[in-house]
Amino acid sequence: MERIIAPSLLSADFGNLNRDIEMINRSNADWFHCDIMDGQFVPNMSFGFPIIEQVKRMAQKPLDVHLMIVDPDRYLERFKEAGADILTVHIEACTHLHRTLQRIKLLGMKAGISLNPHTAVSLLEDIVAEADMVLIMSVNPGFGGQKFIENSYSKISRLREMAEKKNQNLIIQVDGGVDLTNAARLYAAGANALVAGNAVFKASNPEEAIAGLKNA
Ligand SMILES: O=C(CO)[C@H](O)[C@H](O)COP(=O)(O)O
Repeated sequence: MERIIAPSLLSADFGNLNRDIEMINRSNADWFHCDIMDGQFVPNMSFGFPIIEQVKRMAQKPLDVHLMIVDPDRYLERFKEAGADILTVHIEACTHLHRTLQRIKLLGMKAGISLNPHTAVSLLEDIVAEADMVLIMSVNPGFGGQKFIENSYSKISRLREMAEKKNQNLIIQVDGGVDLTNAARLYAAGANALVAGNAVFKASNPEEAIAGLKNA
């Protein structure tokens, strides 16, 4: 499957955002990963629509928007207007996940489901066919720069097995503590999309770091 690298703007330098966006445009990254946090679903707040709109104006690649917010149904249209191309909601935040995915797709975006580290992959059995992507959180969401949770490898393998039967085009994305030390093993487990914040933006050469993750 095609490998997708999505640098997480949470670790970008917001004082030099245009510079960091241009770096991603030049690099062989595939998507811009935008983390939206509301201070309720996760114990942190990040950024909102004005930043997404600014990224959209400059970005030459799709915007992959990860909603870490309660009741995401309230904002699906608004994220589409702001420029999201892929919209991911948390299984733990949705009462009617099937309906939410349908609405995201009707709005013309790819629909993703994210799982917190404690959430079992088996809960996806009856919904995985409706998703374009599943995002396995390999840290507890809320902050960049955390340590990768080892149990994530087995979750990815189990999900890839499920996808072989139910949704062969499923993109399996991993987010949290992803770097050059674990990227190859993540691909081997069945992931094909990696999100990386610190491993890209804190690297001495971010473009090289992106290439390294892609070819790990
Ligand atoms: O969703 C996130 C945090 O909730 C971030 O995308 C993720 O943590 C990326 O940061 P790093 O690669 O530094 O761990």
